[in-house]
Amino acid sequence: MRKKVIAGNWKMNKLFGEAVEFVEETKNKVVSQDKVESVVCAPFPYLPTLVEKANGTELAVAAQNMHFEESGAFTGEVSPSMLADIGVTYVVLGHSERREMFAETDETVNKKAHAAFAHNLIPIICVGETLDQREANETMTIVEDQVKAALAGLSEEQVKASIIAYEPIWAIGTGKTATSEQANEVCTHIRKVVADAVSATAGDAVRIQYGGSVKPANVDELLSQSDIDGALVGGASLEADSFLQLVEAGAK
Ligand SMILES: O=C(CO)COP(=O)(O)O
Repeated sequence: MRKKVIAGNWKMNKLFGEAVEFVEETKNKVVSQDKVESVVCAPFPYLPTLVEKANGTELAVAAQNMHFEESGAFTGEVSPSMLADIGVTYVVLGHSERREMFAETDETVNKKAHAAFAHNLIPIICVGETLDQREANETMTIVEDQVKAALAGLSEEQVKASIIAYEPIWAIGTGKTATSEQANEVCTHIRKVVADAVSATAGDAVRIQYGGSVKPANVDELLSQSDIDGALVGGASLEADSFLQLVEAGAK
């Protein structure tokens, strides 16, 4: 059985005190990592403090992005070695907001995935279609291309350790959740793409999250689907209570 992963993506929200308060409030309440992985994806300036606060607990801390290079003249960027050095363990890659607003491409996402594994960071690789693409019946090919490009050149072991987040762009922050059937249909397709491109074992092992207006009221239904192994949650992850409810759902 694949272990579920509940990740709260705070995006560009919370001031420092609020971030610390959230971690203090949740770190001893999240369910054991044997049952579900609980992750908060926080803004860069808070990461060292949050990692320190969460140290020795069941809560993991992730970055929301990184550069693929080790170091150098990349003003404003953060490297994978910097994240690993301060104890970050997961990193979100290729979120649609970064693809749309910050020129992230399939190629950079792939470079970042390789860089993540070089530093023992677990990548949460985001894929998903726009509303226009869905209406044009292009969802499966768009997502397939994104998945294949992101995973290109990774070893079977690395693919097995990867997390893919299927986030239909039209469902992000809109209150419009994909139905659990719509979400599962795409997650099943992603698993098949991984199985065909890498191996049946990798397809079976890779964890696939759904993201897009997930909240305590709809999470059970989504997580009950055969190929959905967790959730990447924006808005509903900002409050400690709501995040804890999502984690509880992941442990059921
Ligand atoms: O983009 C998301 C998580 O990465 C989803 O955001 P919402 O849960 O706010 O729709």
